[in-house]
Amino acid sequence: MLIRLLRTRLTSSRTSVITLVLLQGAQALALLCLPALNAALIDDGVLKGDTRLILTLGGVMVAVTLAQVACAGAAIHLGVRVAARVGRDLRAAVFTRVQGLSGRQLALFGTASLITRTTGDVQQVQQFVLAACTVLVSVPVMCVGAVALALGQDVPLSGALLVMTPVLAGALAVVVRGMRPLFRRMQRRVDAVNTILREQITGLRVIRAFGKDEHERRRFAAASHDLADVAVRAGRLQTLMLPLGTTVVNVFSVAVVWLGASRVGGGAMGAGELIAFLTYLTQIVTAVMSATFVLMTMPRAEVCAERIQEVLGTDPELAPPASPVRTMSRRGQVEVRAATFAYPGATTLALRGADLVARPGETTAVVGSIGSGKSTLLGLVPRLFDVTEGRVLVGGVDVRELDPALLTAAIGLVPQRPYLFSGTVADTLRYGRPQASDEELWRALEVTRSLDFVRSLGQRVSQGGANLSGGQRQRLSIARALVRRPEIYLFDDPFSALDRDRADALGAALAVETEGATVVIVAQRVDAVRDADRVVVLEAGLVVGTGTHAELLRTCPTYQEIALSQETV
Ligand SMILES: Nc1ncnc2c1ncn2[C@@H]1O[C@H](COP(=O)(O)OP(=O)(O)OP(=O)(O)O)[C@@H](O)[C@H]1O
Repeated sequence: MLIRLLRTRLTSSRTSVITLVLLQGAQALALLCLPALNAALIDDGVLKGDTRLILTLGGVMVAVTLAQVACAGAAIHLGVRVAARVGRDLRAAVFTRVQGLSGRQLALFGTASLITRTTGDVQQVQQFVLAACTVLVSVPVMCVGAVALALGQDVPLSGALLVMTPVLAGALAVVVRGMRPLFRRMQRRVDAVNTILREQITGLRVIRAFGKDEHERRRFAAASHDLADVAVRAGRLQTLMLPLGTTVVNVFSVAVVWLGASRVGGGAMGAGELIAFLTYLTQIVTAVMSATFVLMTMPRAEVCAERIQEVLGTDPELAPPASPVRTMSRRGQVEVRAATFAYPGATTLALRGADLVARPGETTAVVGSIGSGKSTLLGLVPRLFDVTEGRVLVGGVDVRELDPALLTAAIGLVPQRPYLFSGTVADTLRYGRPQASDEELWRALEVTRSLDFVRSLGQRVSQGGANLSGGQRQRLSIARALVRRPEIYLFDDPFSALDRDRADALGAALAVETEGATVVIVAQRVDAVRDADRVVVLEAGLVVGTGTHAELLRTCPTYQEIALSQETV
């Protein structure tokens, strides 16, 4: 999975990767030249007293070393760039895919896990790429080259190297294999810690209010302990690698020196050749140990690559239209036709064949008891999710076929739980229309009666609107939709945090401001929808009445019941 992921991501850096391979190969070859030169310098220069040869070979060795250092330096520099680019591209790809996923798909992964996958997991893959770029090419060249050159020095003694290399590689491979499941568990536990942390920071007020500090501390400590536990087990295996490698190497070094010394004594090989031979052995060991460090990052990177690929391989449920329609025959009109919708995993339908028509210049209200499907009905219009059966049309076009950009541009949504992004008040208001003028912003603030608190706010909104009261958040969220000046306004219970008088005043001001546009508003109070052109009454996902306030009071028992319960009759 890791290799597959990297193959697709590395294609854009092909030239850099090829240059890197060449640089790595060159620096490995340069390193391999040195022992042979050193052997000739000792056997033919030092032992025979040939000063000229010593100076010449010494000079060549210095030049080769400089070339090797230059190649290694350039390779590292390039490796850092390639790894950073892979990290950047992966993050962008995951982010883009996450943005296209439906609410259900996001819930399946979990917010905390998606954040870990976009940051921590990508970081692990990036680290592996960096390590691989700086080591992996030179290691095979070094091993094969050193064994080949050692064979040239002394064939019988090379047998030791031929046996040692696979023994060393095999022993390390066994350890690496054992680490994989541990790292998989480790990433899952990182997710668990992040989930708890996120929940606790978001729900801090509730935790304090319910005196659950100790309970939450224990919950976090347990998750953290689980993570530490698996990290220790993975760490134990990791630490095994170094002593394992050194033991194998030391055993073979002793064997080589013992055998080599008797061959030098018997005149079968020169002292310089034995020294060269030992250098080859050291080079092989250094190469294998460097590879080991890369291999240590590999199991974790592999698990992370799998998790990243899981996100990238998830096809968005809300598929974009194959051939998007770019013209609307009935601008501003919203039609919901026999819409049925079930939340995945839910045992009951949230909507059962619901109908609604909303036209420009009219206000269509949606009322119903708690959980009757009002927000779900509204969510179908901007395609927060698609109907299970039936159709939703905006401007006379099925929303599944309409160009998503046109659909978004037509709609101004005020969600039931408004979310505001951090930034200045002006940034917040311009979120849906960056080119809005200052006058338009002031006007929206005036209409929503937000001027007073905005002045005392010091112009800044914290993440999620945390420095605002519920009512202030609602007002800014309405102002944000007004600044957008859409054809269709979708208000989901926009006054729930306001008292009756303020809600009525704001409702009247909004009616003026949204004149000519299509307005669909979910409301709790029946007297707030008195003036609506049409009221749609929902009960358990079913439309049980459509008409004006007066008509429904006469004909719709559910509406009568709601009205009675609010004592407005
Ligand atoms: N994400 C979800 N997953 C599963 N079921 C859901 C989800 N969201 C809502 N539901 C269920 O769908 C039904 C309709 O919910 P919806 O939010 O549309 O009701 P509502 O009329 O807007 O309620 P309220 O008046 O409380 O805002 C409810 O029974 C609710 O439990």
